[in-house]
Amino acid sequence: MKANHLSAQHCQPRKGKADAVDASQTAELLQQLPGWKLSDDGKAVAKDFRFDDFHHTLGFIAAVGFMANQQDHHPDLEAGYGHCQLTWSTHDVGGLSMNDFICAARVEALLER
Ligand SMILES: C[C@H](O)[C@H](O)[C@H]1CNC2=NC(N)=NC(=O)C2=N1
Repeated sequence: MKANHLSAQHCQPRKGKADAVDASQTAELLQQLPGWKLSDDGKAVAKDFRFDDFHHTLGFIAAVGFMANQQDHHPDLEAGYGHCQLTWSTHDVGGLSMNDFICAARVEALLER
């Protein structure tokens, strides 16, 4: 993995419009994040992860939760027996910030093997 990869970056406090990522930056960043989709309102990015059973789903949620607490940036989660949908958005910005893309990339890195 390249040292300048998104998943090697750390979340930082981001607040207000100055820290928002615009539509063209968003489109570029999403190219680095396979399967991640922009929400209809353009204020969040989401991906649904599939697992064989609830044990694996819960393990994923625990790993994501640990990373989210480390980064102090937290996703919305929607989970069932064999899936977990993660949605990243920055409340303090009222839309997308770099933190959302960093955390999406960090989730992908958790699943690398
Ligand atoms: C003080 C603390 O850094 C902030 O409240 C953080 C915590 N986690 C967060 N998570 C998300 N998704 N958006 C935020 O704006 C946010 N703010």
